[in-house]
Amino acid sequence: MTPPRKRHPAARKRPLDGARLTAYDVLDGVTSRDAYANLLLPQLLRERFELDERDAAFATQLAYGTLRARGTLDAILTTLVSRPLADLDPRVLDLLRLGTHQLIDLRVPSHAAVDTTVDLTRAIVGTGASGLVNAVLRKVATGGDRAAWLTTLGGDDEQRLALATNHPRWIVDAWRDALGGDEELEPALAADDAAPEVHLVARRTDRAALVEESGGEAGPWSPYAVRLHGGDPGRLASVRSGVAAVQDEGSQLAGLLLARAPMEGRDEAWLDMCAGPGGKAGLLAAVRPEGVRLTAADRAPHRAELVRSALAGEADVEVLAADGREAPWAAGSFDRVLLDAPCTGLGALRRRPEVRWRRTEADVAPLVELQLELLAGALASVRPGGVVAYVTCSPHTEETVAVVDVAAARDDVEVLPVAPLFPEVPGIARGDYAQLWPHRHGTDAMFMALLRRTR
Ligand SMILES: C[S@@+](CC[C@H](N)C(=O)[O-])C[C@H]1O[C@@H](n2cnc3c(N)ncnc32)[C@H](O)[C@@H]1O
Repeated sequence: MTPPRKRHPAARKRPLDGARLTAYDVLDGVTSRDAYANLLLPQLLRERFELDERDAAFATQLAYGTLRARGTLDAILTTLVSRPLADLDPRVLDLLRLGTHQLIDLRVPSHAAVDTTVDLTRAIVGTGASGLVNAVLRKVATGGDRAAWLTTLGGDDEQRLALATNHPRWIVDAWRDALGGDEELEPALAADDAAPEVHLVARRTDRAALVEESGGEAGPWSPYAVRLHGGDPGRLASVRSGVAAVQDEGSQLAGLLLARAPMEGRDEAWLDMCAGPGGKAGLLAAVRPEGVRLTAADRAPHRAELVRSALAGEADVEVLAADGREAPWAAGSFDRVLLDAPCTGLGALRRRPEVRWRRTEADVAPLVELQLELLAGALASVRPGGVVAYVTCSPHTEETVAVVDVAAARDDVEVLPVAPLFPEVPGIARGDYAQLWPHRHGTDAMFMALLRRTR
């Protein structure tokens, strides 16, 4: 039986543009309920049968593009709306952003961008608001495309770069600092703003077979990676059965770091201390030598459940809901410990378009405190001679180099250089630590460090 067609309540009176309405609903979910666009959008696309493939692609482009460009869109709107934007009805502000994005970034004819947004406003907010939206969007159209608007907005070089690449200024500063200067800053931020390819990891299947099945190509760095140029990975039999999974190639290298670390003596107990949802644990389970027992922990019980599903079918694994700072296991129990620490996620912004505007500089300090405590917990969990891999999906110096430097200063800890363990990957050394970059490696900006407990 065909399932009943669901229509948006606002579309009942007269037909609205389905792609634009869906994009608006994503913006509204992000604004009003702190939703994650990468979860909400696929859910809406599954529910709305009336959208064909082209509509779905347009809805995705509109929603993600508008979320990423929020800083630039708001800078433009601030010059055209007489009130502070924060005083507008949040629905009206999202509609203005949606219309402005189409006018400055997409080749949507002005009348189509304006008229469809005015229609949406009338249906969602009411006729009163549609006059304002109409007037403001006409002025946006008169101002030209993004390049013209950036000239109009002016500002210093830093401001121009932030607006051109859709990043808040504090993130531009953090990336410059991590890159060690301005030389690669613009390409790095541009790559961070581009829609990423989907990467697969061949966990319990042959990579060549996964290349064949998916139509993708072998990733350049991880021997388990396949890069897709399109298509829905959820449709692949290998992904559905769990022998393969979606995982950024940089995350794969971070997992492989633990496995590749040189080791003397016993090597039979591995710990993934912050394992949820289980991406790296899944890879570690697949690449560990025979006889190694993998323990995977996460503080959040629901995240530990996700790890359990990721490890379903694997023998010799244990999943715990446990806080790495108050570990239930005995000190020195493990030979290798992966600490994939909770972080700002500034290196994975390309996958989560709204996160760059949700995060603030004030988030960094409490995370650093947690990272320092977790790293101390990881070092307590490893035996003398054992190794700890410290990993973040952020290049921010405070959460990376600065955290590891504190541990490295201890007299029972030595730093093991990471780059020599990945001779096939150029340009990753960040001192003795390593840093991946989207513009250099086509991966998320993962940070990796390796420490050994000497006694
Ligand atoms: C970056 S994510 C880990 C991603 C995971 N390694 C993967 O590859 O799928 C960080 C995880 O740390 C967990 N976490 C945060 N604080 C923790 C703590 N004190 N002890 C253990 N886990 C914690 C979070 O719940 C989150 O799942």
